[in-house]
Amino acid sequence: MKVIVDNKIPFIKEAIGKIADEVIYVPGKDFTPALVKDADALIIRTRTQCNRELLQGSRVQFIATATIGFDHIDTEYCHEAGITWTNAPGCNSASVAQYLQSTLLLINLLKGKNLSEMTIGIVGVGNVGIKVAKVARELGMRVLLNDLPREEKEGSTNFCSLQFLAEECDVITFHVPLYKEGKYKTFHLADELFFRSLKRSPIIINTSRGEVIETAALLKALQTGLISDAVIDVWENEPDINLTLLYKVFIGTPHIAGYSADGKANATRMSLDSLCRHFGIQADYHIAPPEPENPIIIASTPTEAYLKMYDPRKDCEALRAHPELFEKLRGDYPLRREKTAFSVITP
Ligand SMILES: NC(=O)c1ccc[n+]([C@@H]2O[C@H](COP(=O)([O-])OP(=O)(O)OC[C@H]3O[C@@H](n4cnc5c(N)ncnc54)[C@H](O)[C@@H]3O)[C@@H](O)[C@H]2O)c1
Ligand SMILES: O=C(O)[C@H](O)[C@H](O)COP(=O)(O)O
Repeated sequence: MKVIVDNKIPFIKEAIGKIADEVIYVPGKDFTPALVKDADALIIRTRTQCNRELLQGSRVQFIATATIGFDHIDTEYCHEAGITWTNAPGCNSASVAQYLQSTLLLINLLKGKNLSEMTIGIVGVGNVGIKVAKVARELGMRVLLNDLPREEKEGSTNFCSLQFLAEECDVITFHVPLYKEGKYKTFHLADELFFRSLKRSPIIINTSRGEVIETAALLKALQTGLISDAVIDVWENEPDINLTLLYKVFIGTPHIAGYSADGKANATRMSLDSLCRHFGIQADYHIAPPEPENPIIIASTPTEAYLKMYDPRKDCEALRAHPELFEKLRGDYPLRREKTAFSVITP
């Protein structure tokens, strides 16, 4: 079996050596029709557009994306061409929840906001949204949930309309997939109309996909005070992002909310498990993230402890210093671990 693998997928080399006969590593943006022509499988990230243009005439029968999002895969074409694809649901949800937790703590610390007097609206309550809701409740926030597909299936008891969130919330955070069309379209879900409907000048957080928020409308909302601030991890037109927005927001990071090593290891393991299942291969591999350099954290308060584990300001500083290195900052991301990797000691 021949597999082409995105060369920025970590912890994969040894394990895939036990599964495939031939493995070729290339940058995600360099997958070409000629390269994939005689491959049986691809293991990709969000940087490879898997569509007719890339795949037609190839031998590819299986694609695993080591991500939760799959808006870079033309699923209709894959269906038509008999290509099976998988993503990695939940792989990095704890990582995004860690990003949100540190962000909310910074809102408290640097903006002097009392979180227990604030209402947060969560748009998209799947793997990430559920964990973010738990974090926010633990911080004492009132939590409102918006999830159209879930509301349709489960009834409206636990869910609110986007309009209600717009009226009630001090923070609104987006955790929806990018759907460019259809009943649940999320492309430019937050547009000028949405921003004009906000009542409490909330802080907007986006770690979903850049295209879920209309950049021009967001900038205008920031300039006119319709929103009081923004935390942006995902951008329209990555890596050529809007620099005015980058320097205006409270925190701006290069699409790394899901980049804990724990999340990356989960994604790699899930992709290989799917590959083995598809080809009926049994292989023995173990994928785990490296230990943190300092697993013991000395901190006087939970806020200090959590920010020592992960502080998004560092990622923001790095991006602001070199926005032209957006992809490099992601590709060479430093080791970041989730809280299970640490023990906290109070001095
Ligand atoms: N920044 C990052 O590093 C990062 C990391 C992980 C995920 N993401 C993005 O976040 C998205 C969510 O991740 P997840 O793991 O929770 O995915 P998920 O599929 O588990 O959950 C998505 C939820 O959104 C809901 N939804 C769909 N359309 C909606 C709509 N129109 N309005 C309201 N809710 C809607 C779904 O019902 C589902 O419950 C991913 O699709 C991905 O694009 C980004
Ligand atoms: O969809 C996802 O899982 C996330 O957006 C993920 O963090 C993107 O990761 P990448 O494609 O850079 O590996």
